[in-house]
Amino acid sequence: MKYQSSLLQLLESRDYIHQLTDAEGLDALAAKEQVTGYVGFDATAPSLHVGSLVQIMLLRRLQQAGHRPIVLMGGGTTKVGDPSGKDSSRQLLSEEAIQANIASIRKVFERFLDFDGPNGAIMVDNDDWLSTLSYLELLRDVGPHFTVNRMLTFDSVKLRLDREQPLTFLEFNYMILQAYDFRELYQRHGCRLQMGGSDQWGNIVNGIELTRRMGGEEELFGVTTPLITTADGKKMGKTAAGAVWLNPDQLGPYDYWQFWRNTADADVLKFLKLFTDIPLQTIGKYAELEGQEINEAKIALADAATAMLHGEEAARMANETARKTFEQGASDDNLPSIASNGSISVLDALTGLGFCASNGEAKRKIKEGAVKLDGAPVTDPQLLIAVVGQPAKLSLGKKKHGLLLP
Ligand SMILES: Nc1ncnc2c1ncn2[C@@H]1O[C@H](COP(=O)(O)OP(=O)(O)OP(=O)(O)O)[C@@H](O)[C@H]1O
Ligand SMILES: N[C@@H](Cc1ccc(O)cc1)C(=O)O
Repeated sequence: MKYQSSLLQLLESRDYIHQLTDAEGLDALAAKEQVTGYVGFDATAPSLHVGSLVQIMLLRRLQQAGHRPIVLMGGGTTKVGDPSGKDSSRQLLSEEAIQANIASIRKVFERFLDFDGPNGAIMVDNDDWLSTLSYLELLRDVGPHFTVNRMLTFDSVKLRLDREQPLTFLEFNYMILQAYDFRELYQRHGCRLQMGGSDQWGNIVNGIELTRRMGGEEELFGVTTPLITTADGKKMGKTAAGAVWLNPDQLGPYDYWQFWRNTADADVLKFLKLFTDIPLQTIGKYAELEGQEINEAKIALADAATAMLHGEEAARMANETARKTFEQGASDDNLPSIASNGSISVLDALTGLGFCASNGEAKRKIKEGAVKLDGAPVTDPQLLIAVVGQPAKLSLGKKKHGLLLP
C-alpha cells in the first residue's frame, strides 16, 4: 500500500511494520493531525535491552515524524507479569525492586526522545491508575466486555493451554490491565496509537476493543514490529543468555560497540534501518558492498548505534580501541576489565568479564583452545593467573579481549 502520511512512510521504509490494525485509517489520521502514541515497558529488570530498543526507536520515529510519544512504565503491570511469548510465569518482584528497576530504566529514554517542545515525549507509570482500582468496580466496569471464550483464543493464553503449561489466574488478567491502560491513555492524553513487539498484538487489540465497547467515540490503532532474534532464532530479550543491556553499568560502550560490529552479514542492512538515523540512501550504498567490505557497514552501524546510546565520544573511543586491538594487536585501557587483587583464576576471569555465562562454558572454551593470555594459549582450566605490576590481557576467540588489573 502507498502511504500518504510521513509516519507510515517512515515506518514502512525502515521495516518496522509487522502488523497494523487499520492501515488506511491510521494513514489518514497521521496525515491529518498530530497523533499521540505509546509503548509500554515492564520493569522486570534494571535495564532494557536491544530487543526493547526496537520499540524505543519506534517512539523516536513517531517523534521524528512530528507526533507525540508516550513512554509507559509498567509499574502496575509488572506486579502481574505478561504471559505473552513466555513459557512459564515470571518471577514476582517486590514493590521496592520494581521501583528500583523503573528508576534505573527511565534514564535511557532521554537519549532517544526529546521531552520538550510541541511534540515533547511524556512518561507515565500505570501504577498511578492500576494500583487504586477496586476489584469489584473493575469487574463490573470492564469484565462484561471480555468473554473468556475470546480470551482463550489469544496466543498468550492459547499457547500455554495447548502445551499444557500452567497459566496462573494472575497472568490471565494481564491482557485486561494492558487493555485498560490504552483506554486510560486515550482519556488522559488523547492517545490513539499503541505500538509494541509482535508478541503484544493480542494485548493491543484488546485495548482497542475495550475502548470502543466502553463508549470511546474515536478509533484507536495498533502497530507491531517484527521481533529481533539471535543468530539461533530465539527472541532477543533479557531472559536469553548474554542479553545486550542498554544501561552502561550493565554493558559498557566498548562491548555495546562490539555487539553491533559482530552483526551477522544478513542482518546489517536491517539493523542500520532500525537502529540508526543513517539516511536510506546511504544504507542503499552499503547494500552494494561485498565480502570483506561489509565490515565497513558493520563499523558504521556500531559507530552510529553506540553514539546514539552512549554519546559521540564513547563511540569514537570504542571504535579506536577496537581498531587498535584488532588491527595492531595492541592492548588498551578502554577494554573491559576486572580487578584481580594480585591473582585470579582463569575461570573467574572469563565469567567475571562476561565472556562466558558459566564455569562449564569457560572450561569448554579453554579445551577448544579459544582462550589466550597475553597472546599465549591457555590449556589448564585450573590456571591461577598472577597479575603483578601491569595488567594482563585475556582473550576469547578473535573478538573478545579484556584486561585483568593488578
Ligand atoms: N527481540 C525483540 N524484538 C522486538 N521487540 C521486542 C523484543 N524483545 C522485546 N520486545 C518488545 O519490547 C517491549 C518491551 O518488552 P519487555 O522488556 O517488557 O519484555 P521482554 O524483554 O520481552 O521480556 P523477556 O526478555 O524477559 O522475554 C515489548 O513491546 C516487546 O514486544
Ligand atoms: N506487556 C508489555 C508491557 C506493557 C505494559 C503495559 C502497557 O499498557 C503496555 C505494554 C510487555 O511485556 O512488553
